Amino acid sequence: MLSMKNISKVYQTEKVQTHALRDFNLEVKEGEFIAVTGPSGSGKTTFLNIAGMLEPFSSGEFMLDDVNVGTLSDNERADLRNQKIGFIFQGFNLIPDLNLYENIEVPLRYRGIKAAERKLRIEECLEKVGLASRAKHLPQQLSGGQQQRVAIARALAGKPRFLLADEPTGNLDSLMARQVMELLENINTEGSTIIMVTHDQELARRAPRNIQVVDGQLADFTLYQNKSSDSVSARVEQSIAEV
Ligand SMILES: Nc1ncnc2c1ncn2[C@@H]1O[C@H](COP(=O)(O)OP(=O)(O)OP(=O)(O)O)[C@@H](O)[C@H]1O
Repeated sequence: MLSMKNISKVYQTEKVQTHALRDFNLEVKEGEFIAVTGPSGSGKTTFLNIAGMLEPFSSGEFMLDDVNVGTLSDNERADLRNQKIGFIFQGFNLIPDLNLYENIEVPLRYRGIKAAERKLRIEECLEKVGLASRAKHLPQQLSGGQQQRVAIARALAGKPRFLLADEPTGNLDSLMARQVMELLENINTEGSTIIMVTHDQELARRAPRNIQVVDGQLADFTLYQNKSSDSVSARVEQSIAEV
């Protein structure tokens, strides 16, 4: 359902050419929960941004549910992104002057969803992330973990097939990080496909599948990981230590 074949991404600045991804290949199946790890600067965010159609790729083939993304116009790509993708960022990206309800409502308005449907979705999503009683609060009145849960509710309200998360727990202490991870696991169990970039090895190990990006490519030892498989975890750790 998400397939990348030989995807490359070159950033060209005045003097420097950076190959952020080179011949990157990945197949993601419906309902997977994938943790993406790898050294700083290895191309994880670039991969996620291309998967979410936030930025173009330089060459290769990217198929999303039988749509060849490389052939789409800017508007078609934006439509597909709105239909299928939800984003969660490390910095939450909430609008400080809007309350939680309004924060979740903004992208729904943008998508032309009618008021009654918006209300239903917002209430349902706030309930799901355990913040139904806080709808009128401003983001600054919440803890970091709660703000991230609002950001997750905002992403969920769009009913995305794919939830893409870039360091969703990067600004959180370990307890809040675990709570956010549990929420993502529940959302995955309900059917959303999740791809999460993280530096947190403990959280990565909880995901059913781990992949590692090294020098813009999937590392050879990228594995299908079973939660109970300690030997696989040990190999991943060893590989990371060697990078
Ligand atoms: N807009 C840009 N212009 C030029 N180079 C860029 C740009 N964005 C990323 N890069 C370069 O592409 C490479 C991959 O960056 P990317 O942000 O994808 O890495 P990352 O694995 O997410 O890193 P980190 O873990 O530190 O966030 C890096 O060398 C980076 O400097």
